[in-house]
Amino acid sequence: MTTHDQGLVLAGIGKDLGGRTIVDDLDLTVATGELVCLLGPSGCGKTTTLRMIAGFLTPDLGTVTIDGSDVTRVPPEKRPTAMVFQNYALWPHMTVFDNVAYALRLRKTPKAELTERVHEMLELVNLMHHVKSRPARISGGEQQRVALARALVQRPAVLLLDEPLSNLDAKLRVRVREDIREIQQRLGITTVVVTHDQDEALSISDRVAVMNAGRIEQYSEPVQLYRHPATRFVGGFVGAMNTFDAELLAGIPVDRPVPPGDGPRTVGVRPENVIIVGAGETGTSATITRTIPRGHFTELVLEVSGDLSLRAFAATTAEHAVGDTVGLRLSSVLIYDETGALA
Ligand SMILES: Nc1ncnc2c1ncn2[C@@H]1O[C@H](COP(=O)(O)OP(=O)(O)OP(=O)(O)O)[C@@H](O)[C@H]1O
Repeated sequence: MTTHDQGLVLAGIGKDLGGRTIVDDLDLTVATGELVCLLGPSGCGKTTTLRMIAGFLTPDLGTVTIDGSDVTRVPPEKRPTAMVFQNYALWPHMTVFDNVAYALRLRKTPKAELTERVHEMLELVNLMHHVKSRPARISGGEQQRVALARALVQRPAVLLLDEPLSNLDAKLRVRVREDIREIQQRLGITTVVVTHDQDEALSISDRVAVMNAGRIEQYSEPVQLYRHPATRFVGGFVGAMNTFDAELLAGIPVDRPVPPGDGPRTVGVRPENVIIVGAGETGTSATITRTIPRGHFTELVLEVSGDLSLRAFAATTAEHAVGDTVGLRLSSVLIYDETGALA
């Protein structure tokens, strides 16, 4: 990758707050036009990182570079960034038009240009019919789109979104995230989204940076992240994962042997990779202790031994019942060493 297609570069940034290290020597490169999600549990430092990109916080260590310029000490209003906040932060007394026009007015944009740019953005987010409405009169999803238009009208080099969908109900969330992705791709705008929702991160990102305790544990494309989680933490955080002590594998057929080495090993296997076969077909049998209908599939809890119970996903047509005995084998198993890294 050459320097000029690196839209945003965080190099060794660190931040202490309240006497604790919140972001710890973090590196991240987001290519121009790429959408990257910062994904991680509550308190891992996602928002703090986003605020350092926006300039609301200054890193104690490291640099923030946008399109080749070091902006580490540039105040937010002078950075080529625009932020969409979790609560949208719209001005309730202003119309949709005036909310979107606000930053352009501050910059004394000529009236004709201002009107054209605001209308262009409201058309992009499909809200021209609400140009004169006040925020209280429009739905949460529409308010979100106003906030997006207000950020995009500034033509930022980097668009920042902090948990943009968390105030929407589940159905709307899926629709709005697809809208955001569509608009982002159409404009080709470099974008960083903070989320704790793995489903959201996997479905809209070019790459996902999984954060844990102020650091990035893995930075990968969604499919890679799901199939090859580099650490036990990532495997457990992104998607469902059975994890258990490797000693308990004894006798269960797997597609990959446990690599020899010192120290205890942990096995990770996704529920869809717990393959159910007829009783007695493999050396191992298990008893179904629960069946949980999940719509297009059924989740099964299988008791393999007193110390090992596994979750599996089975087709709804397979008609498993509690108390049934089945055979099983495991595929695509992941083996982690005692540090939590892939062995
Ligand atoms: N100004 C501050 N002073 C002291 N501690 C702070 C300050 N701001 C944030 N923190 C702490 O830093 C940690 C990380 O906060 P941050 O908001 O970056 O996390 P997050 O990953 O975005 O989590 P969430 O999803 O809960 O917002 C939290 O434990 C938080 O309490």
